[in-house]
Amino acid sequence: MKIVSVEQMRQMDQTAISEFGIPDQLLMENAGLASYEKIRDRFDLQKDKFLIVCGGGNNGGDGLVVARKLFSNEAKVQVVLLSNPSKFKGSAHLNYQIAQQMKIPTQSIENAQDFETLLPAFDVIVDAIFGTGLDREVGGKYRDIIQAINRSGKPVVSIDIPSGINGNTGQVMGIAVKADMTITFGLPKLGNLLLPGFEYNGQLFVTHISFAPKIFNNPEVQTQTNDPVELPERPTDAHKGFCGKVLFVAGAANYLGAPYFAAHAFLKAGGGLSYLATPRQIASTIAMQGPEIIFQPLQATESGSIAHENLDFLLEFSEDMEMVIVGPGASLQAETQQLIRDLLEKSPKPVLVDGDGLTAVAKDPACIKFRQAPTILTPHPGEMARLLNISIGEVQKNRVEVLRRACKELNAIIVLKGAHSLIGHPDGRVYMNLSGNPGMATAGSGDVLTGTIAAMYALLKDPLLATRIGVFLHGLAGDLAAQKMGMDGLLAGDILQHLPEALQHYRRHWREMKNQNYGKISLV
Ligand SMILES: NC(=O)C1=CN([C@@H]2O[C@H](COP(=O)(O)OP(=O)(O)OC[C@H]3O[C@@H](n4cnc5c(N)ncnc54)[C@H](O)[C@@H]3O)[C@@H](O)[C@H]2O)[C@@H](O)CC1
Ligand SMILES: Nc1ncnc2c1ncn2[C@@H]1O[C@H](COP(=O)(O)OP(=O)(O)O)[C@@H](O)[C@H]1O
Ligand SMILES: [K+]
Repeated sequence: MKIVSVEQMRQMDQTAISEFGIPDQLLMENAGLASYEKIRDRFDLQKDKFLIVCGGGNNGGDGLVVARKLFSNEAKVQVVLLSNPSKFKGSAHLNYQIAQQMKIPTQSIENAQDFETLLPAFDVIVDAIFGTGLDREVGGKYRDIIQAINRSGKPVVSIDIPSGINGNTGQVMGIAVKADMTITFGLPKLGNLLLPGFEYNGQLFVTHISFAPKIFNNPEVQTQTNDPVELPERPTDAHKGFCGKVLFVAGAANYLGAPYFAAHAFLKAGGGLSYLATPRQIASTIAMQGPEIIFQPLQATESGSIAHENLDFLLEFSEDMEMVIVGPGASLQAETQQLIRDLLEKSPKPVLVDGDGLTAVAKDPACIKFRQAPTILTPHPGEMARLLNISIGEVQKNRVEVLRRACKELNAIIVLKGAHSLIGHPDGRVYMNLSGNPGMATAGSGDVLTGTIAAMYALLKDPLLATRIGVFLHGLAGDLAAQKMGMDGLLAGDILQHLPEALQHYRRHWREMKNQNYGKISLV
């Protein structure tokens, strides 16, 4: 499913109006009707009392439609207006007039105390305060009212987006409504799906409000959910060479976990031959954990990291490989960092750079910018900040745009890790992954992802698709592990152990997972 910015949503509304002649009023009516239907399905119209809290924009207008539908179905409703009704424009104004003429109980609220006095008499709150028009921090009485809503403990239904969440970034603009259910219109906004906004939706529903498919499938919208696709079968006569040969250049004296997790995850995700080039001194220790890995012991620096003199050997050895994975646990030793840059620059093979490899790239990005073969980078927000020389806060505040910029500047497919990881391509496409859980924020989890992407590359031979499906599978393995053992204390090894089951589950259920947006967005 496509995911839109606030500006794109406005444009789509305009297209629906100008190209298809759907009047503005009809769009608002559809929005209100879809919201009403979800409310009707969830609550008891005969018993429950509904408080509809309306702001002064079109989001408030949607709220007035909901109020009218509830009222005309004989539910008990009270509208509260937080802004002077003379400010309503267009369809919102029309719906205000209708509500007045129908004598729907309506009250203007001047301060939060009056609101708090009203609250106890109601069972359900409909939040139509701000939608995509939120353009500044929430303060004053709005802040106090949102706080009162959140404190009330009553079920809350948000219209379009929980009020206070920025539609483009998912950031909380000071305070935001914590909803139990959100009905969003046209398509999900970035703010509905980016964290922390996503958490504020409760259950998220999308209604196309009678947009033509041409509008909501618009190819110009370059952000979408990371949907699973069908994987090719393993042929009956598959041999280990068929399932891919990759080389991991990883590890240092005090980093034994990262190379193991990455090289072993490749095998656990269905890869054929996993070669690990690592300092001689640690190879046998890692081999005890992962005897299926094939070792290429390397000369080490004094501190036990990979020495620069291995460069020619690594280039030669990788000639026969489908992909070279550089960086997990490689250390920040200066000589090793230079080796990584030289290897990346000179290797004609597809490469995946992770961990300490990303630090090497950050120091001199020219080593990847002009590569002809595909480059995949898998930074977490801290590594992304280093790559672009900005702060982590700047990365997190605008993950999608920061990722887009990084992909273009670095000429690479990039995974910006973290909850709802994003996968970006230099051509501007961005995919948002919906699998995974916070239990996966654990040491070594990223190394397992690296190996999983490499295995998908061996299977799919397409760097973008491999990255997307690798991220999806890694999240799925984490979710399957968490289902069994919970999220606390989940370890990278648990994610690793669940990769085969994740693949099996994926092969059986990819279509349902796609159609149901991994259970995170329901179409109504
Ligand atoms: N044709 C359309 O554009 C449609 C829009 N729809 C609804 O319209 C909404 C967008 O409407 P609007 O653009 O009117 O914007 P909103 O209704 O989201 O809010 C804008 C109003 O809130 C005020 N405001 C913004 N930030 C504030 C803050 N921090 N403190 C106090 N006041 C603040 C603005 O001054 C303005 O009066 C969508 O979210 C959706 O609910 C739907 O009716 C479907 C069709
Ligand atoms: N809250 C979360 N929800 C879903 N996935 C997460 C969350 N936090 C972390 N992850 C995933 O776990 C992995 C952590 O990787 P990383 O930060 O590189 O850890 P490490 O370097 O220790 O391996 C990434 O794939 C990331 O997307
Ligand atoms: K809202």
